Amino acid sequence: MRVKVSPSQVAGSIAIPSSKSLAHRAIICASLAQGTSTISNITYSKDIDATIACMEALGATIKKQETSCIITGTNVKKRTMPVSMDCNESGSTLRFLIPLCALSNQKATLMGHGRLMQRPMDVYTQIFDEQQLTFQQTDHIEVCGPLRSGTYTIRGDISSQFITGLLFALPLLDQGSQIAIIPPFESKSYVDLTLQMLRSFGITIHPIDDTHYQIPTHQSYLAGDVRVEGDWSQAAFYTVLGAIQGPLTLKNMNADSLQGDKVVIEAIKNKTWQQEDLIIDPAPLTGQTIDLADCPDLGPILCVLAAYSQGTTHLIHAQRLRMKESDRIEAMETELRKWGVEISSTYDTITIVGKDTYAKDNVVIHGHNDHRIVMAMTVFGLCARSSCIIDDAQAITKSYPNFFQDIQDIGGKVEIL
Ligand SMILES: O=C(O)C1=C[C@@H](OP(=O)(O)O)[C@@H](O)[C@H](O)C1
Ligand SMILES: C=C(OP(=O)(O)O)C(=O)O
Repeated sequence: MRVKVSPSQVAGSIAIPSSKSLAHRAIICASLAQGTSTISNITYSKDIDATIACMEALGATIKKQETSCIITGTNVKKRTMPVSMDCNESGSTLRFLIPLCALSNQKATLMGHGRLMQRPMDVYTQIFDEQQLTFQQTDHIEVCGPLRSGTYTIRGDISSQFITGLLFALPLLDQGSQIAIIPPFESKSYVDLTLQMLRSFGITIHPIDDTHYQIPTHQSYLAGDVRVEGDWSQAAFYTVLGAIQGPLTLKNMNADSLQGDKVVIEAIKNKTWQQEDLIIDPAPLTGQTIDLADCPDLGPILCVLAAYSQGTTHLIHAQRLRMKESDRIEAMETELRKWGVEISSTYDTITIVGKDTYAKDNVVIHGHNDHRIVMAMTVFGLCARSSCIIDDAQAITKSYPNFFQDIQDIGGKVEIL
């Protein structure tokens, strides 16, 4: 898909899609519960569809409705047949489900597409190695359990998704376990989301301190009804767009959310809450230092904020951006330079010297098969003084299939070519 993005004055309100991270977790917990749960306010996307399909492959019954799912769970420990499932390009799906697949001694084959199989797996390869369990990775992954309880010591700076994956599976074992995180513990807020969702389904985890979790034994997931709150990672695109040239109203947001990406509102000046609506007004933007350790998915759109801010912005602790759907540091450097943005990077940092306006003829942006790069570069293009083309734009379907429609609805000039 190619789109033409033209300078636009946006205004109005947007119903922000619901949280992808929380929806993955709710679907997985409900699929592990005895009985039937309803998960409402789901925004479907390729990633969420992958998790649904995988949980069905593991034995859950899932009825998809327009914005909700009715889920009857299954006992994954009692799986007696090999299973094969496709995680598409979703890192969350793959890393969350490997430990659950390994609760049984039957083989599970997990397939992936795009860059998924190149993203780090070391934490799991090491655990399976130590427990002398099968973990074979080629263009797909094969695992075989049964995973055992114990103390899991895990590096905290590769991906929090390994910790979440273990937290789903370990409560189902016959003996208690502990997880010890080797600092720095990055993306910790995502683990907090996991604990919050586990609690909603009757599972108890005891955080001992900031880097240790104790997991009681013999637990069962209890069916429940959960409504998924708005997605702060997606709201970030509109927060930045509104701050550069709003006003915009972001509807259905939880001001008390545990989502780490909520910090995006700290990076801009003019914001007001009216109950669950957040109103963003434009205000002069200045360079700042922002730590991405706990909010890596904000990286691309914060590069856009920095490009339109006077002075220098430093994004620090950014290395994990290199291990996503694309190398997001390299991708943003390449694409922003096409517009003439002054940007440089080290392995772990990004530095941008911003200015008010950008105009250039014949800019063709490449989306790097990465939804967050496409969405960030769309916001950049809407705020520029000349049009651009974005190719590979279908990548948005990974998390937000309605993105261009929603942008058009607030006056954004986006033409599908
Ligand atoms: O647990 C989650 O829902 C996620 C954790 C983060 O990954 P890392 O922990 O690998 O940084 C984030 O980037 C990803 O989009 C979603
Ligand atoms: C990195 C992302 O997701 P995942 O890790 O689940 O593929 C993302 O949504 O930006």
